[in-house]
Amino acid sequence: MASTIITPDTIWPYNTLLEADEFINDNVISLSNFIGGQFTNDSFSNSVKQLDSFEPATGRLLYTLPCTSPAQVDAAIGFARAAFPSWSKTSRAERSAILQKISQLIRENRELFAVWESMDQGKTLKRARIEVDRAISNFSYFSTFILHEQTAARMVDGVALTYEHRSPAGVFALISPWNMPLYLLTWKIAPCIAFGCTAVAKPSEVTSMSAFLLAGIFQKAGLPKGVVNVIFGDGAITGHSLVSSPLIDGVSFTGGTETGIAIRRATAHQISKHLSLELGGKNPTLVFADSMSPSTRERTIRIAATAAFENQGEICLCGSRIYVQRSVYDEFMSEYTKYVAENYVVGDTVGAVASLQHYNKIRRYLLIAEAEKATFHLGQVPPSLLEGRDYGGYWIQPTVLTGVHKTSSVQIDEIFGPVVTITPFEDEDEAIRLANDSQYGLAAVLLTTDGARMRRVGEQLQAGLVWINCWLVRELGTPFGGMKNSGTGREGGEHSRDVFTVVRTLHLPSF
Ligand SMILES: NC(=O)c1ccc[n+]([C@@H]2O[C@H](COP(=O)([O-])OP(=O)(O)OC[C@H]3O[C@@H](n4cnc5c(N)ncnc54)[C@H](O)[C@@H]3O)[C@@H](O)[C@H]2O)c1
Ligand SMILES: O=C/C=C/C=C(\O)C(=O)O
Repeated sequence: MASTIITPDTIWPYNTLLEADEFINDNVISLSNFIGGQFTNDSFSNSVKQLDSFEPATGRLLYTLPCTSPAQVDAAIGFARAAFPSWSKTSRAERSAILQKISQLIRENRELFAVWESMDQGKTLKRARIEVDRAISNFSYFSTFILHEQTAARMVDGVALTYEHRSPAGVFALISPWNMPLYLLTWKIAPCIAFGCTAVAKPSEVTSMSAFLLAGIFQKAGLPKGVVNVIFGDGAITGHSLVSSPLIDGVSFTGGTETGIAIRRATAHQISKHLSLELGGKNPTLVFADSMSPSTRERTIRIAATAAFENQGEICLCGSRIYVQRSVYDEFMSEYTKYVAENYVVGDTVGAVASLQHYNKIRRYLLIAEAEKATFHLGQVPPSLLEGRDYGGYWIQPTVLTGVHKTSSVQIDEIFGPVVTITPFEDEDEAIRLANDSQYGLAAVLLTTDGARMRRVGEQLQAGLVWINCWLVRELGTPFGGMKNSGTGREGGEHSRDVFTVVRTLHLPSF
C-alpha cells in the first residue's frame, strides 16, 4: 500500500463513494497543516505525534493527522498576525468577492465534500449534502451581509453627533466539533474573514478531512496567504495552546460544555479576548394534546422524530427529552415508535455514530438505562466493541426509552446519540417546569396548534432557540446561541459582527 503525503488536489478526483473507497484501500492518507498558504511538511517531522482517524461505518483507518505542537501553533498564529494588517484594510467589495468565490468553488465540488464528510463523520450522504449546502450559504450570506451593513449616527439631545466605528478585532482561534464538521467550521470562518479578521482554524481531531479539503478551496480562491490557517490536532495540546496564546484576540468555539469551561479558565486573565462559546444541549420537545388532532398528528410525530434522530442525534439542537401531554400519551407512543421504526433505519436513513469512543459513551448510558429498568420501546444496548479495531462500524439503533427517572443521568446528561426519553406531563405549567429542568438552555421544540400557547409557553422556555411546529429552521441573521450552560454570546448576521469586531463610539459636539 502506497504511503502518500497528500494535498487536497490528490483527493479532488475521488468524488464518488466508490472512488473514495478505492483510494482509501490503496493509500495511507496523511493530512498536513495549511499554514501561510502552504500545505506544510513540518506536519510530518519526527517530533510531531500523528493521530488516527477511523471511518465510522467500517471502523477502518481513514487517515492520519498531525497533533500540531505548541511551537507549530505559534507559527500558524504568526502567519495569521502577519496577514492581519493588510487583510483588515481590504475593501468590503474585495472581501465579498473572495467569499463569493469560495462559496462557488464549494458548490462546484459539492459531491466531493459530501462524500468525504459522510465517510469521515458517519452521517448519511443525504445529510452530508444538506450540510455542504449550508457551508455554501455561510460564505454567500456573509459575502453580501458586509456589503449592506450600515451604521446609524445619532444626535444626542442636540449636543453631540455620535456614531459607532467598528474595526476587525484581530486574529481568531476558530474551533469546531465533530458532528457537523464543514457546516460548523465555515459558520465561523466566513464571518471571521468577512469582517476583516484572520484566523487559525482547528477542526475536531475526529473529523478533519473536510477542513483539509476546504484549505484547498482557499488556495484555489486566491485567499491571501495567512488569512486562514488550518491546523490539525487534539484539544489538550493543539487546541489548548491555540486558545491560550496571548497573540490570539478572540475565540469562537463550538463543542462540549466542559471544554467551554476549560477555555474560559485558560483565557480568564485575558480580559479583552472575545469569547463566543456554543456548547452542549439536552433539549426538550413539548407535545401538547391539540397537536395530535387528525390534521396535525402526522406533522407532530414527524417533527418529534426528526428533532431526535437527525444525524443520529448528533446535533446539539436535537430534542432528546420528549414530554407528552398525558391525554394523548398512549396514542403518541404507539404512533411515534411505529414512525421511527419505519423511517429511521440503520445503514439507510441512519448513519454510524462518529467514533468508537462516542459509541462506547452512548452504550454506557444505555447500560445505565437498562440497569435502572427503563423500558426500551425501540433499540437495545448495542454490543461491546472492545477488542481490535476492525468491527464493521459503530452502529446504534434509534432508541426510544420511557420510565427514565428525572434524576437519572440518562435524563440529565447530553448523550448526543440516537437516544430519546419520553415522559408524560399533565398541564402547561408542568410542561414548562420539566422543559426548564436542565443545566442546558440551547433549544426547545413546541408542538401545539394553540396560537396563544405558542407565545405563552414559548416565551417562558429557557432556550436560546425555540422552534414552534418546526425544527432547525435557520435564518442566518437571527441570534444563534444558548442560555445557561449551553454557552455565551450569539452568532449570526450582526451578532457575528459583534464577535469579530471592536467598536468605538465617536462623539462630535455641536459647539
Ligand atoms: N451549541 C452549538 O452550537 C453546538 C454545535 C455542535 C456541537 N456542540 C456540542 O459539541 C459537543 C460534541 O463535540 P465534541 O465532542 O467534538 O466536543 P469537544 O468539546 O470535545 O471538542 C470540540 C473541539 O474542541 C477541541 N478541544 C478540546 N479540548 C480543548 C481545549 N482544552 N482547548 C481548546 N480546544 C479544545 C477539540 O479538539 C475539538 O476540536 C457536544 O457537547 C455538542 O452539544 C454544540
Ligand atoms: O450541532 C450543533 C448545531 C449547530 C448549528 C448551528 O450553529 C447553525 O445552524 O448555525
